[in-house]
Amino acid sequence: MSAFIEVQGAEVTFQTRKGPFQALRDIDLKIEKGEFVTLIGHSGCGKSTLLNLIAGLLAPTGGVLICDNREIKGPGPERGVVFQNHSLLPWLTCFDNVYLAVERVFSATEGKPALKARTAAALELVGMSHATHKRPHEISGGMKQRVGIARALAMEPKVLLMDEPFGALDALTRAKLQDELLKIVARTKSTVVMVTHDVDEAVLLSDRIVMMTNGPSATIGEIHDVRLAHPRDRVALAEDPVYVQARKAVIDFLYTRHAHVEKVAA
Ligand SMILES: Nc1ncnc2c1ncn2[C@@H]1O[C@H](COP(=O)(O)OP(=O)(O)OP(=O)(O)O)[C@@H](O)[C@H]1O
Repeated sequence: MSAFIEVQGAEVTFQTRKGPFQALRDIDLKIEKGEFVTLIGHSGCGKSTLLNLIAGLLAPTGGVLICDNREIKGPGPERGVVFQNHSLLPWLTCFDNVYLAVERVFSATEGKPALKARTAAALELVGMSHATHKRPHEISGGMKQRVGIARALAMEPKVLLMDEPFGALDALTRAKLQDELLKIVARTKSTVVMVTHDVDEAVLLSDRIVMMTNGPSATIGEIHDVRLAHPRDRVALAEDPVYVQARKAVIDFLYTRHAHVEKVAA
């Protein structure tokens, strides 16, 4: 049986003013339905590029990507995307930001009351019902990020693609949203692919951690299986030998075997 998402020999070469730049090469990855996979690697290695390929926002210059037995040829409602900097429309309320996405996916088959109910349920899921009528500038960064997640979830995507969704948040808000995300994913059984820089975030959330080598011509260096049962409790996990071992494996990969050497101008 084929995997839910399959990346087969993907390559990305950008045409730049200085000539071709190969960002990714030989990317082979299979993701099963319901899996939570994180992509980790040093800055500029190509994590977002790989996520954008799966999102269909970027076409590979070589290889093939498949989602649910169909070749990925562009963005699709079965793949919801959440970016680091929430991309809410500033002139719309939280409700209308989510409603717009819901309308796009379901208006052909459902009437207004059903669309409104979906929108309200998505805001409730992320604990944002209280901000229904507020505009983005009236709520905090963490709240905006929740609304962005609600908007993606409301479209009932089979796959949730997240590019450092908590990167811009303070540590406490981040921890809270990570815990909420775990609960939501347990309920919705979504397949998640998430880019992160944070080793603890990767170990806490993932079933598998995809570790990428440094660019240019980055590829997948290793994949670590996180053999920890769900639900996960961050406090109990801190001393769990499986957690400690997973953390060590990622740190060893990133900082010993694939340390990032900054190029300093002479
Ligand atoms: N449109 C583009 N044109 C040319 N080069 C690009 C383009 N997009 C990305 N790159 C280059 O491709 C490489 C990978 O970029 P990407 O943004 O995927 O890395 P990343 O791992 O997500 O980085 P970060 O962790 O800093 O966000 C980088 O060297 C980047 O400069």
